[in-house]
Amino acid sequence: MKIALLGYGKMGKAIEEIAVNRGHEIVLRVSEDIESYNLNDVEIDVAIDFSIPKAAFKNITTAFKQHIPVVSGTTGWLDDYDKATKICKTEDAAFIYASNFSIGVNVFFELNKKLAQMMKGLQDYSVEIEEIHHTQKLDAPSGTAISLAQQIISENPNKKNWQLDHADKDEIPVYAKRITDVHGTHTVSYKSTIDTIEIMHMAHSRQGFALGAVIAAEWLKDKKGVYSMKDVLASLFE
Ligand SMILES: NC(=O)C1=CN([C@@H]2O[C@H](COP(=O)(O)OP(=O)(O)OC[C@H]3O[C@@H](n4cnc5c(N)ncnc54)[C@H](OP(=O)(O)O)[C@@H]3O)[C@@H](O)[C@H]2O)C=CC1
Ligand SMILES: O=C(O)C1=N[C@H](C(=O)O)C[C@H](O)C1
Repeated sequence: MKIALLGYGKMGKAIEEIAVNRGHEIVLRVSEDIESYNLNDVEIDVAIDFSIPKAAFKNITTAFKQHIPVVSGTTGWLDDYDKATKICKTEDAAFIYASNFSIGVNVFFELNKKLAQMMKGLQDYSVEIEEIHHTQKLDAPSGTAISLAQQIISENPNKKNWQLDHADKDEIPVYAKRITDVHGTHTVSYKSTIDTIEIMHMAHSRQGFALGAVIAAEWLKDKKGVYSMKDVLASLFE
């Protein structure tokens, strides 16, 4: 598979290593405004975008306009997600966005939904989310923490929204900490005066995110339409 990397920072380099080990070829590395590159000059089977929040929408939709399937893991740009999916459909392209491509986190997401279903009637417990990441991270809270909060809100009619650092009774507080060299730790806690129930996922490296993104790209290559990581991992969750 011929891969264009839209974003060649920490994740772009981790994806390159795994993709090459799986027999793929990196044909383009984009590290600045995508308009400085001519996507027509190279044959591209799939583009993988791990860039920065303010560049993601342009990167993704520029690839759609060349009918190139796109896997995107960039966080902090989701206000434009619906616009991006519309362009994907109009251009007959293919798209997968995930706030977290790690298979472990996608298992953790399923656990989070199940726990939220079980806890929604237990009024003595309050729920909160904590995420910890390295100090270079541009966005807060993390995309993964937002996904966890949205999953709880979908299951629990008493929770309407999430808030960074504080919350009203019908909201979920999300606490974001920045510590050197932490790859990504997410904890969902339910606390009462009697006890605490916690689920936690800790990434030991960027390898899990990168492997998940390459698996998603292999899955998406010959498809059209908008998908999620749950579609890619469907057989795992049957
Ligand atoms: N979904 C998931 O599983 C995961 C998502 N992420 C997300 O992926 C994104 C990237 O993370 P990470 O690699 O750690 O960050 P980095 O900062 O290491 O990499 C981002 C790269 O994008 C480059 N860049 C700047 N402008 C553009 C542009 N217009 N087009 C393309 N690239 C550009 C930056 O260059 P320069 O430094 O010169 O500005 C930098 O090299 C973040 O949003 C992060 O939250 C991270 C891990 C997992
Ligand atoms: O910036 C990172 O590093 C990560 N970002 C993603 C997020 O915002 O959830 C995924 C992972 O936690 C690493």
